[in-house]
Amino acid sequence: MGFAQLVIGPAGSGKSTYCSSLQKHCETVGRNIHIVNLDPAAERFDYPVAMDIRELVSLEDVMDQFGLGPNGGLIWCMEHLEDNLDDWLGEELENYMEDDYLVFDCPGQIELFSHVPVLRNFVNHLKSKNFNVCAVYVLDSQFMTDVTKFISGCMASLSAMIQLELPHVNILSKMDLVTNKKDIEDTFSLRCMFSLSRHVLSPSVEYISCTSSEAISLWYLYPDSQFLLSELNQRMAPRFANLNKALIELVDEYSLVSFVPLDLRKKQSMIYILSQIDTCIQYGEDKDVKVRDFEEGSGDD
Ligand SMILES: Nc1nc2c(ncn2[C@@H]2O[C@H](COP(=O)(O)OP(=O)(O)OP(=O)(O)O)[C@@H](O)[C@H]2O)c(=O)[nH]1
Ligand SMILES: [Mg+2]
Repeated sequence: MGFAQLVIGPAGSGKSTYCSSLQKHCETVGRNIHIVNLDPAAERFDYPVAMDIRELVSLEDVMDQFGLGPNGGLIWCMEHLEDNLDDWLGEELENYMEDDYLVFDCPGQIELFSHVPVLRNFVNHLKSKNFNVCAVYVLDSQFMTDVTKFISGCMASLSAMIQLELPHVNILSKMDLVTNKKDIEDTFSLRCMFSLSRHVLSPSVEYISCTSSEAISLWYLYPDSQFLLSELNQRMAPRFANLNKALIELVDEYSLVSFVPLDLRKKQSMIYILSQIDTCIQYGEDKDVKVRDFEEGSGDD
């Protein structure tokens, strides 16, 4: 069995940066992963590219050849990938053995994980090749600075969840940009979490820079849905009250408000995220516990 992460999320949310940081982290800890570029428009990479969709099709060629714009061209490229799942992808996957771990860096066009079925068929193909796949949805921390943006980010994540039917981990990227006290006060969802966690840790700036696993796991708490609802009602005209209630219930029902923060300055942050994803795809569960052999009488015991 192989393992795979499908890294998706809005344009510019930090997907490729996450992939390259993950690759560097795994290299440091001696873990073998391979990053695959699925973006036909990508031009430069900060990671070694194991497989590259541009060997099959490139956005530039498609735009020239068919006179398409960038978004139409991208959809054409991805549909071309879909038509070549058995040929191109199948052949490329033959280079990887059981237990290999692939990370797919996807383009940021939201339609790919909302209504166009390409990624869903791609995932089904991976599953048929015996891969355990997890969707990793990357959302920019700027989405947390405003309740209406946050709800729209949640809805996009939810539509990916429903479309792909995969285990799903939400990552809140660029946490290094949420650093000063004003940002923290402006970030309504952090206030939510503080209100939940104040009996455990004081709501201070130190909390943000704390690297202990206890502090990081607190981020994973579910904010109070009533708090979200009251924030949303304050921002919207009274006639939207019922809609707001329905949206918050939906978000609550799908436990969507659980985001794992990614702060690239902190090693612990990547370790925690990877452990969450590994659990989702059952990576390492069948590994044997290594027992060191001691020579009898060597005095090592
Ligand atoms: N400060 C900060 N900037 C980041 C971080 N992650 C990404 N960026 C910046 O955000 C921009 C977009 O990052 P990418 O990793 O290219 O985002 P992407 O989601 O792959 O973008 P598309 O593939 O175009 O959808 C770049 O300028 C990155 O340097 C982060 O953790 N902190
Ligand atoms: Mg990218």
